[in-house]
Amino acid sequence: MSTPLLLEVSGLSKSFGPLKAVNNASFVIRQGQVVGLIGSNGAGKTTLMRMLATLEMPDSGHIRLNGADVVDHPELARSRIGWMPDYFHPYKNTSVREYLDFFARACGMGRERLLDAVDEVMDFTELAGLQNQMIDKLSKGQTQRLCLARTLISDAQFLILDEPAAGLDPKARLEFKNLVHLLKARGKTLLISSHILSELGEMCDALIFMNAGTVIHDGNMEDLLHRQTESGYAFEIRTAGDDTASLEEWLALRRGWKVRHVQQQKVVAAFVSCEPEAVAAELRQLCLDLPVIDFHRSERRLEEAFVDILIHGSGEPAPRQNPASSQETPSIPAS
Ligand SMILES: Nc1ncnc2c1ncn2[C@@H]1O[C@H](COP(=O)(O)OP(=O)(O)OP(=O)(O)O)[C@@H](O)[C@H]1O
Repeated sequence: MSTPLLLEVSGLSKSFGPLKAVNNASFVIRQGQVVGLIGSNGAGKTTLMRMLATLEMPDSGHIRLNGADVVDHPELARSRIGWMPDYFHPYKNTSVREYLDFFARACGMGRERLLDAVDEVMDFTELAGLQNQMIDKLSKGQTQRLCLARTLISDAQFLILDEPAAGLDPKARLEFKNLVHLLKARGKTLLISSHILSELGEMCDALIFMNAGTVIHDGNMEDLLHRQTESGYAFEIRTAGDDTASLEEWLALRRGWKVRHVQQQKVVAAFVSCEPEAVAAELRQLCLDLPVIDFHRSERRLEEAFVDILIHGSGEPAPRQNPASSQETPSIPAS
């Protein structure tokens, strides 16, 4: 039995003047999932997230959280959503504890619960040692942890984090990734945006790709990485010996093979067909002709998957959203 749905988005659109910032977006998020929202700058991620967080009114479409319409019941939705925006305005003369205390009161918490909640989120985000520090003196990583702490204070089940890892150094990114894993272990559902594919790939169970306002793909990571493409299955192949010359020559002479790249003693090559018999026959012949010591299906890198979907579409039988406009030049997120 599959996990219950938490969020259902259907036909969601939002324009600013003539610009369609979000165009007929549809997708679902299941309870306990960590979902990445990927797209280049200006793809519409923030606008989509702001609509989910009840901060922006959709022009059309529906958002249902636990079955309740978010536009019709914004108060209910807000009590279930933790929102972390992609900007932070530090207040002057305010300490970490005062800042979190303020947001806990804004959530309507009574005094006793408030003290516990503030201590708890400071412990979780490792800010307890900085509780008396002025917030305009925090480092970027500490500031992001404070924003996350603020988002967690109401103990909402659904967390929407807009570019939470932007500007963090590698150590702070790793710490942030660990926090995401811990939140998932606590049963939270997360939607996290980024324009950096590799960043989200490590944290997410599923990815939603956006381009020019349109959701062009949503699906789980496994499917995305193994999805068969028009160029067939890709394999990583190693042969005994110091170089890959014989293997490259074999691949060049056989019909249907295309070398994608060569790395030290390994060649990644795609065979044109995904037909099991044909693939098996090729691999048998390869092993007969050359001293193969290893071959296995290559995981598609996320960047490849993203570009492939931009060019060929998601490959799903009946897209639940409008396909990306064919006139638009696809832009590729930086990795
Ligand atoms: N309030 C607004 N008024 C007018 N245009 C807007 C407004 N908010 C967003 N836009 C435009 O809508 C488009 C989508 O913006 P949005 O911020 O949602 O993209 P994004 O994917 O979050 O980009 P980024 O990664 O740069 O944050 C952009 O062209 C942006 O300029």
